[in-house]
Amino acid sequence: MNTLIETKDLTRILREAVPVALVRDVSLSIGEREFVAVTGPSGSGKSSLLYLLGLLDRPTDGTVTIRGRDTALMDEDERAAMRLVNIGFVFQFHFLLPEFTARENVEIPMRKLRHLGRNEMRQRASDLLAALGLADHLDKRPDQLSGGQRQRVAVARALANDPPLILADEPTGSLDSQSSEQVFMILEKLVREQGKTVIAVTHDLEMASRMDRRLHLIDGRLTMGAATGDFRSTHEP
Ligand SMILES: Nc1ncnc2c1ncn2[C@@H]1O[C@H](COP(=O)(O)OP(=O)(O)OP(=O)(O)O)[C@@H](O)[C@H]1O
Repeated sequence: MNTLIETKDLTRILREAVPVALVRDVSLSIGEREFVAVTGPSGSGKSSLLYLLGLLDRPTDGTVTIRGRDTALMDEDERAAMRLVNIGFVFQFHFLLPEFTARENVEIPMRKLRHLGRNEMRQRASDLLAALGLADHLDKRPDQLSGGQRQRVAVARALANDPPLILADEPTGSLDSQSSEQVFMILEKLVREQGKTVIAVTHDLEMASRMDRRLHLIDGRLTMGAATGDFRSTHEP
């Protein structure tokens, strides 16, 4: 399996009066086509780790390497370009822009990349939304959609530039069980059918057990799951 993202001794310390270690010495390697859960108690550093993997935050120490490129040496513009091409984000709360329609929200990352013409962007956004069952909702604004529909728009937006990696922070955390299952199945299909890698923070252990692999954090440290195959979530006590 080809490695997509890896970290070495990744550490993030907040320099407060009393320093707070959000993430400590995390070394891991995640391949293409992996469906990975990040679990751990509240405050264990799950979101902090995801932000570091997504280049939304810089480590105090250690490295994040994406597709063989060490991101520590990059300036902010290079990191932003790396994100735009390689990573799609889905958060617990959708963060869609309220004044834009579903289709326009999905077009925004494409506009930033500037590799498609106007009509192509429209078409691609429509196709992505249609594939997620939202063909009848293209021109609706977020407040005209249900929570599950909004989260599916957020998934379409994450896929806008066809990145190999999707990072999701409790993507089903604010949804009812039916919408939650629907969004989970969408993420699973992205891995199985489109070859994406999905790394998702979840509190839901039943959901985590259905994923390929589980990274478990306690106090910012990885307690299992550092390498592919070294821990399968079904073996968790
Ligand atoms: N900017 C900050 N200032 C101070 N403390 C912070 C900051 N960001 C995070 N923390 C603390 O760092 C720890 C790790 O936070 P993080 O959000 O990564 O945990 P988490 O596992 O995702 O938690 P949850 O499951 O509750 O979302 C927590 O104790 C949190 O309170």
